Amino acid sequence: MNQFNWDSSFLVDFDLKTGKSETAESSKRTLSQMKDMYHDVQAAEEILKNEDPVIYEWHELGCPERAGDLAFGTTILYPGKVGSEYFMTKGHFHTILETAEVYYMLDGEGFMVMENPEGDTIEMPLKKGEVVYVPRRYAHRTVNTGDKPLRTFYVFGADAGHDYGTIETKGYHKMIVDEDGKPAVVDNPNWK
Ligand SMILES: O=P(O)(O)OC[C@H]1O[C@](O)(CO)[C@@H](O)[C@@H]1O
Ligand SMILES: [Fe+2]
Repeated sequence: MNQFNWDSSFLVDFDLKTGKSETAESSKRTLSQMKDMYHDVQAAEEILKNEDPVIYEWHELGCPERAGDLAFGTTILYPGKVGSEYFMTKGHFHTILETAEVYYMLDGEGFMVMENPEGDTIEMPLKKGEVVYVPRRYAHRTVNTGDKPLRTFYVFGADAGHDYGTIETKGYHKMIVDEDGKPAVVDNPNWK
């Protein structure tokens, strides 16, 4: 695990082009760890017959989950599709719901797909050089609709916590799928 002293100051390197760090370790999410998040589970299982691709990896620096600290790092979401659905992060609510998050797009293109507990949704197109603000109370998921990695730098309140359970049970309200070669926002038929 990364050893940074969060009660002092420290420097950490992130390559501005790749989002990768030489000093910080990265966590990875492969398809087998999130296949049921995709609408077309059969397509996921088809891919898994031959490989278990890394869908994304992220650098988190082991920030203690303390009020007032800021957790930050980079996420690299690779290009690809499961059936017609683009590669995406699992997505989560913050356990402390009223915690916002900021993502700076280092490279690539895609969407930030957000929804609140009332089912209101925001699908924000993302491209290099933009900062997207994820408001309090909104679950958030990044989706890569391009043909190269979507690289982001993120910051959020360190005590936020990650609630995956709600999304794993209810599903996500909207999906981003390829329709005739272009990204389209569609309702998830399984969303409850
Ligand atoms: O937790 P998820 O939705 O799998 O996303 C991976 C990581 O990306 C972040 O949302 C930052 O982009 C982290 O907070 C999170 O752990
Ligand atoms: Fe988050």
